[in-house]
Order: sequence, then structure tokens, then C-alpha cells
Amino acid sequence: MILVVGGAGYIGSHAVKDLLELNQGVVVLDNLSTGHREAIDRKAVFIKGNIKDRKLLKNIFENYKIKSVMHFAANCYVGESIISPLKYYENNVTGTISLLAMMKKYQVNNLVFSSTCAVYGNPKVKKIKESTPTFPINPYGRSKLMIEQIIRDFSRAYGLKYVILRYFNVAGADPLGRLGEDHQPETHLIPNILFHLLNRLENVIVYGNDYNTPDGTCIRDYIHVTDLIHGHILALEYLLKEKKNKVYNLGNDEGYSIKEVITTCEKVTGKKATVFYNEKRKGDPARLISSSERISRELKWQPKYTLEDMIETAWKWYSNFPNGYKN
Ligand SMILES: NC(=O)c1ccc[n+]([C@@H]2O[C@H](COP(=O)([O-])OP(=O)(O)OC[C@H]3O[C@@H](n4cnc5c(N)ncnc54)[C@H](O)[C@@H]3O)[C@@H](O)[C@H]2O)c1
Ligand SMILES: O=c1ccn([C@@H]2O[C@H](COP(=O)(O)OP(=O)(O)O[C@H]3O[C@H](CO)[C@@H](O)[C@H](O)[C@H]3O)[C@@H](O)[C@H]2O)c(=O)[nH]1
Repeated sequence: MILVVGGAGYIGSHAVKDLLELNQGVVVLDNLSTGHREAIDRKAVFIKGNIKDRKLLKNIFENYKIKSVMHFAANCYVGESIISPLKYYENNVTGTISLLAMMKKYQVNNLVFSSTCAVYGNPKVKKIKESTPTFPINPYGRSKLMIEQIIRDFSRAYGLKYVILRYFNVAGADPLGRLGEDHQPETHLIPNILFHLLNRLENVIVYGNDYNTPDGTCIRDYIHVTDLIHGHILALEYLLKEKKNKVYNLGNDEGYSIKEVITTCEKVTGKKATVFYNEKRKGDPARLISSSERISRELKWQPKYTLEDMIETAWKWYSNFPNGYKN
């Protein structure tokens, strides 16, 4: 069985769905701090609890034959991490140490870990490779880099095998409309633009228009959640077969400025946005674009969905479920 930690969240719930579709047995551990019980298919075992709870982890490892772990559980907002670094180091770093300690105790040695391109900081290269130096510029990115280092040390000392996936900006929803992104409050760009176009927000707020980019707004590389999860499935297959450690970027290798994302949302929805320019958000790098060449070459991973597809699938979900999972 696969333990999906954080499986009630936006990305984790899409992983649970795809793993079940592949007839894998799934146990979800989630404290529902930002996730939703309704997002987890009833075919998965659901356990509500915190990864810091070692007694609970002990019960899980003793009661279920867990062979591998996908670890999505974290706090993951750049802006919030600057204001509340303690929350980030405590939940992300301490929480993961607890999980890894219990994996060690029960000899569960296969881990797919959700890292982030925030570990690279503000790199000057056009496309970020896995070999690009890591100099995170916010506590969130630093917490993820610390975890990566801890995972490597556990691997050297205790035989843990891992694939670390450094995601770029994840967007979109299940193309069949069963799952979507439901965060309270929502901080991500695409959901907030769509909420405005659905008349739930007065404006689109753009944080900063004097960055050193062609139109002055931040550039990000967006990847559809379905493509991202396909990367996890390939990573887990690789791990179980080859038993080798890997670090991979996961992005579409294309950058879009905030203004371009707004224009694409307008195009997909046929609605016009009112934009309000605000101060820069602290901790935001100007430009993050992936090179996902390594995972494409080694695991034959290819993204199928474009930015328009991401916006279209998210729009469909928000239009059908205006109150998210609480409908
Ligand atoms: N969304 C993105 O664009 C993005 C990009 C890069 C990396 N990531 C990483 O992907 C992972 C998932 O992100 P998401 O967008 O789905 O976030 P999310 O907040 O929707 O999901 C996180 C899940 O983990 C659970 N959780 C948090 N702390 C926990 C704890 N201590 N014990 C048990 N459960 C806990 C939450 O309840 C939630 O269900 C995170 O690790 C994040 O850092 C996300
Ligand atoms: O209403 C909004 C929301 C965001 N932004 C800007 O849009 C860009 C993207 O922001 P957001 O969608 O919040 O994503 P990121 O801050 O880039 O962070 C996401 O993407 C990272 C990878 O780049 C992950 O590590 C994080 O977990 C995930 O939250 C940034 O420049 C923001 O300042 C706005 O201008 N207005």
C-alpha cells in the first residue's frame, strides 16, 4: 500500500485519485488543516491526524503494509512563510523529521517528496536545471531545502530511497471535474483571477509591476496538476524498480508573466478583468522557469496540458462548485 501524506489537499487528492485508478491500495494521512475530507475517494483509507504524531504513525505502519510514501503535507505559501517562519519550520521540517523517523523504524524505504522551485531562490539563468545552485530567499523555500538535505542524510545512513520532485507553479483541476483547488483563503494567482471573473473578488490584485521582466510583472512556469501527478506515478515506478535516488524539476518549461496569465484567463472565460496594482509581495522571485529535460529524458515524462487547459479545467470546477467542497 501507498501512504499519501497530505492526500486531502489540492495536489495530494489528485494523486490519490490517480493511484486508485491504477488499482493501488491507498492510505491517506491528513490533519485537514488546509485539506478536505470530501476530496478523498471513499476507496482510500482515511486517517485524520498530524505527521508529528508518532504514535499514530506507529499504528499506521503496524496496521497497514505500507511500502512507499508520497509526502505532500506542508504549509506552502511564500508570503505567509515570511510573516510566520516558525509555522513553516515547525510543520514542514519537524513534521517531516517525525515521518522519516517512523519510516526508518518500520523500514519503509521508498519516498516521493514534494519539493519546490522555491529552493532555487532568484536564479539568473534562463531555465532552471536541477544543477542550478539552491539559494532560497524565503522561509518556505528554506524549509523545503532543509528537508531535502535531511532526506539525503537519511538515505546515506539508513538506506532510504527517494525521488525529490521540485514543482513549479501547479494549476488546473481534474479534467473530468471531480476535484479542484479549494483553499481558504486562496492566495494563488490563477484561482484569484477566476474568482474575480466569477464576481467573487472586486479586482485582480497584481503584486508589483516594476520587476526586471519585459512587462514588469513576475514570471512563473505553470504545470497542470494531472501532468504533475503523472510525474509522481513515473517517479514511484522508477524508485521501486531501480532503487535509485533522483531529483527532478517538474514544470512546462515556459514562463508567463502575471499580465499574460490575466489575458489568458480573459480569453478562456470571455470576461474582462479589472486589475489593481499593489506593492511587491515580500519573498517573490522575479522569474522562475523550469528545465524539465531531465525527467523527460530519464522517465519519458511529457506534459500534455497548456496554460489555457489549466485555466479551462479550473474555471469548470469553480463554475460548478462555487463553494468548493462545501457545496
Ligand atoms: N501548489 C503549488 O503550486 C506547489 C508548488 C510547489 C510545491 N508544492 C508542494 O506540494 C505539496 C502540496 O501542496 P498543495 O498545493 O496541495 O497544498 P494543500 O495545502 O492543498 O495540501 C497540503 C495538505 O497537507 C495537509 N497537512 C499539512 N500539514 C499537515 C500535517 N502536519 N499533518 C498532516 N497533514 C498535514 C493539509 O491539510 C493539506 O490537505 C506541498 O508540500 C507544497 O509545498 C505545491
Ligand atoms: O492574487 C495574486 C496572487 C499572486 N500574485 C503573484 O503571482 C505570482 C505567483 O504567485 P502564487 O500563485 O501565489 O504562487 P507562488 O508564490 O509562485 O507559489 C506557488 O508556487 C511555488 C513554486 O513557484 C510553490 O512552491 C508554492 O508552494 C506555491 O504556493 C507571484 O508573483 C505573486 O506575487 C498576484 O500578483 N496576485
